[in-house]
Amino acid sequence: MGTGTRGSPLQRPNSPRLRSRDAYEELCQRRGAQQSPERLPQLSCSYETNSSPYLVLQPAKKETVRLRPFVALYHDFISDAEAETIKGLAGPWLQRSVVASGEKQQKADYRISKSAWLKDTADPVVRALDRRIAALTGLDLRPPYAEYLQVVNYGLGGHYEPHFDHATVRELWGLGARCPLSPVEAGGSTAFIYANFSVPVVKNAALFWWNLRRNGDGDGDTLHAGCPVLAGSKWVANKWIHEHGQEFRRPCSTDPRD
Ligand SMILES: O=C(O)CCC(=O)C(=O)O
Ligand SMILES: [Fe+2]
Repeated sequence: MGTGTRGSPLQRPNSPRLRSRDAYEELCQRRGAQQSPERLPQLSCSYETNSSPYLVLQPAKKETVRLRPFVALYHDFISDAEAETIKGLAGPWLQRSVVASGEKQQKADYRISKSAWLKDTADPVVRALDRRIAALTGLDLRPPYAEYLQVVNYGLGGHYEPHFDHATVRELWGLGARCPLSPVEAGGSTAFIYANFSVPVVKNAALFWWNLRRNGDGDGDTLHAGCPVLAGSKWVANKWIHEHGQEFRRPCSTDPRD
């Protein structure tokens, strides 16, 4: 057999980033949503209007997945037609995804996908999504408060290993909204490593969480990953909203743990 790769066992990548690899792999192999038994009574489903006239006629279908860190799934957040439009708009612009590295952006083995940015002026559907997210969160999404919509396509084996969405310095990203635009046949969950749960891809639902605590610090419990896609292809749209300048829309709390 010699020294060739044939017959040699699969090697785990050897990188200092992978301290959380055991948990990541285990979480990615879990099937379906996982309940946290001690919190079960506090987890609920509800129709949300968030005092927004925009949501009165069609309230959001909110499923609270975890309280700490706060993670919620909004079901039927986007329609099939809207998802197809967004995929169509992004398609021609997809490029290998990059990660922030200091001031620069670079490709990384720990993030394998293609992505494209869509401005809200690209199409009324993108604008409508922005309006919906603004209504749900109560936050301002107009420039410079939010990033453009990032459309991401993961092929077979595509993944995003454990990371934080907020920068480690105080240039802050608030909320992550992840909206799968198509079903994935297997794999592709979003895994919360320290919080010890994963959320399977739910077509047309939006996964929301706050990356920052109410006092503006990065929430260390939000370390998360996009699990490898095992069959099919995964499309998501990401929206990151900056918290800086919106302190009065999401004020701090009297509970220092919030
Ligand atoms: O695709 C996912 O489930 C997670 C992606 C992610 O965390 C990101 O794009 O920052
Ligand atoms: Fe992320």
